[in-house]
Amino acid sequence: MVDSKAVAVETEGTGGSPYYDNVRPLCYSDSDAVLLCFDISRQDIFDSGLKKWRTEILDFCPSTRILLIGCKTDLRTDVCTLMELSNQKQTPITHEQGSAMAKQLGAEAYLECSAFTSEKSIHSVFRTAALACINKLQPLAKPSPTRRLSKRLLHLPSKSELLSSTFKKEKAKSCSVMGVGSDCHMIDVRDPSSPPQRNTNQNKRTLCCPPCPEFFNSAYLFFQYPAFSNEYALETTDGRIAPGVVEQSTRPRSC
Ligand SMILES: Nc1nc2c(ncn2[C@@H]2O[C@H](COP(=O)(O)OP(=O)(O)OP(=O)(O)O)[C@@H](O)[C@H]2O)c(=O)[nH]1
Repeated sequence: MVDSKAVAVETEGTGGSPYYDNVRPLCYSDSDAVLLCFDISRQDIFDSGLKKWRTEILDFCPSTRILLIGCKTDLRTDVCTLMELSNQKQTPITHEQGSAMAKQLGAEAYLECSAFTSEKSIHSVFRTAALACINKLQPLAKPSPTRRLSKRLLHLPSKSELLSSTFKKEKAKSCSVMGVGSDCHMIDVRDPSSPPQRNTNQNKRTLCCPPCPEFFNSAYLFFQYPAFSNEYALETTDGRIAPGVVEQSTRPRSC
């Protein structure tokens, strides 16, 4: 049920490979909406692939609605993904970049989801697509700074979640904490129950040596006292910084 209406949603998944170029257009006919999905860790697809798909969609079903979907948002906090991206001097696509791209492509909505960590986010994609099909979708609006902030705060993990997070379990692996900036409070992931310390040193500082030097020198969480910030960063062994946002917990999987 969407907006008190029963909406039957029939989906067709298309293959992206050029091998299917002749077959894929068969899926476009009679479609009410196209979900243009990309992996938020793939800058290359984001930069060039999406425009290619838009061109194809416009060729075969010019009046259909397009919804842009940023997939695999769990990878924003996946240490290995961040390391790989950092090695290519990249970071995951942000929500703001996705929204801007949606406007550029003329999409009716920009949504993000993770099949791994949020079933609700997948439901939300299909619900929004259904709303678009019955013309009940609000046009894309640029979020005001206040809305952006409250959206961010909604995703903040609670202190107890953080304290019981895999960071604690993996503390032998991600052992160092650094803080940057005087407003930043930091918490030592080696002892998450310790009170946040105000960072008096404007420069980053490393508190201990890493036991996992092939991946990173340090992992640090920022806390804006009294609220928790959900930003964190990792420093690679050659000094590059991979920033990210904690949405769930962060586990240095390959260590
Ligand atoms: N981290 C993460 N991986 C995901 C997620 N969703 C899918 N994957 C992985 O991404 C890969 C592709 O997933 P599929 O469901 O096959 O995606 P698809 O669009 O059908 O891909 P094609 O078969 O290439 O058309 C698989 O290895 C999945 O396990 C997600 O939300 N997060």
